[in-house]
Order: sequence, then structure tokens, then C-alpha cells
Amino acid sequence: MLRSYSRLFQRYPTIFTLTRLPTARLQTCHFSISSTCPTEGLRDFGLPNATWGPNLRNLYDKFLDLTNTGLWRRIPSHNTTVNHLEGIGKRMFLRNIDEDGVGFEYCMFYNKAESRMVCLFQPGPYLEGPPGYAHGGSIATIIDSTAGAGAVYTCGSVMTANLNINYLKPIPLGCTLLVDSYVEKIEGRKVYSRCHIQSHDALILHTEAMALYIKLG
Ligand SMILES: CCCCCCCCCCCCCCCC(=O)SCCNC(=O)CCNC(=O)[C@H](O)C(C)(C)COP(=O)(O)OP(=O)(O)OC[C@H]1O[C@@H](n2cnc3c(N)ncnc32)[C@H](O)[C@@H]1OP(=O)(O)O
Repeated sequence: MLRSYSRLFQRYPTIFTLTRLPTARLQTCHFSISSTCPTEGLRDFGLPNATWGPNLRNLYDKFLDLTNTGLWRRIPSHNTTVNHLEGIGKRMFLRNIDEDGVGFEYCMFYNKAESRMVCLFQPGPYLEGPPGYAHGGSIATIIDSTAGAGAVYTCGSVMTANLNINYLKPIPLGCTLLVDSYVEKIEGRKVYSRCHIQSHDALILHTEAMALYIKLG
């Protein structure tokens, strides 16, 4: 075990560096929107695939229609960022399983006027926590990623400082969910976002959350 950590350390020394990174070092494409990010040629995972159920497909079509109003835009989703294109095999956490449909199956849409990011999410079988239901950590991940992306699209580079979640009703694997977030207020560098997860038909409120992001730079 020790030997494998040592090999990992040689390969990825920064993972094991516990000292605090200077803020400037964090201002990378990971958490910012930049037209200089070379995403050409990368697969867009936010597009429908054969594992999408009818409810996810219907919600997707509904939001895609909304993009025609000019108020909403679809957010492309890749499994890597510009910083990850250096050939050492890093992956975006939510896109780290090659098989479609078994992990985080999702796409996002952003409404600038409302500082609102929604994520259409179908949790796959590899996200299991309690038998048949999504693990709470996977729910936290999709919340942070949705509200975090909303904060980034609204304010630029941010990092998550605090995330509070109320898990109200368990989330069955394979269902379709609407993860809905918006930036509630901005105070200096502090960006407060709210997020909730509801069933695709809005009948069940599964989760409520509040997140604090800190603007970098
Ligand atoms: C084509 C390319 C695509 C691009 C793609 C775009 C999409 C991209 C989507 C990304 C979506 C990412 C979603 C995942 C996002 C993570 O997973 S981030 C990873 C998890 N978070 C971390 O690791 C953060 C660790 N913490 C830190 O690095 C530092 O504590 C922070 C958060 C940067 C803040 O440090 P700092 O800059 O030194 O700020 P500091 O002066 O301490 O605090 C600033 C203010 O915030 C307050 N504050 C700080 N922390 C806290 C706290 N925990 N609670 C309350 N108040 C706090 C302070 O009191 C202070 O308040 P004021 O005095 O101004 O009133």
C-alpha cells in the first residue's frame, strides 16, 4: 500500500501537497469560463445518449426549446478541462466513468438574467448508497457542481467554502431529477447560492441546499 502511494506521489505530487495553494494558482480554467479553453474535438457529454430515460429526454427537449427564447443556454460538458489536457489522465470527477448511464448522467442549462443554473440529472447504478437509492455524497456532488457552475457563470472563478444540505426524501437510482440553483446574493467575494432537487414532475422535493462560494482573484 505504502509503495503504491509513493508511486502515486511521484506521478501526482500536487495531490499530496497539503499546504494551502496561493489564490493566484487557483485561477485556472477549472473554475472559470474562458473562450481560450480548447474544447474542440472533445465529446460533449451533455447531449442525449441511449441511456437517457423518457423523462430525462422530455425535460431536455423542454429546456432546449427554452434556449430559443435567448434566456437560456445549454452548457456543454466535457470530461476534462484545458488544465487536464497535459496527458496525465486527469478526469472531471462527474465524468470519470467511461460507460454511459451508470454514474452521473446529466446536462445543464443556464439563465443569465436569473443567475440560475439547472441540471437535469439521472443518477446511475454506480451511485448507490442505501440499496436502490443514491448515495448522499453523490447528491452533494451534483448540488455543488450545479450551484458551483451557476456561481462561475455568474461571477467568474470561485471555490466552494461551505455547503449545507437537507436530505428530505431518498432519491431512487435511475429516476429523473431537476437540480435547480440560483445565486441568491453576493457580498464582496462571498457568493450565496440556493439549490433544491425535485422529481422530474415537481411532485417530490428531495433535497434543499445552501452553498457559499468565494470569488477568487
Ligand atoms: C470550457 C471550460 C469550462 C469551464 C468550466 C465551467 C464550469 C465549472 C463548474 C465548476 C463547478 C465546481 C463545483 C465544485 C467546486 C469545488 O469542488 S471547490 C473544491 C472544494 N473547496 C475547496 O477545496 C476550498 C478550500 N478552501 C479554500 O481554498 C479557501 O478557504 C477559500 C474558499 C478559497 C477562501 O479563502 P480565501 O480566498 O483566503 O478567503 P478568506 O479571506 O478566508 O475569506 C473571504 C471571505 O469569505 C468568508 N469565508 C471563507 N470561508 C468561509 C466559510 N467556510 N464559511 C463562511 N464564511 C467563509 C470569510 O469570513 C471572508 O469574509 P469577509 O471577511 O470578506 O466578510
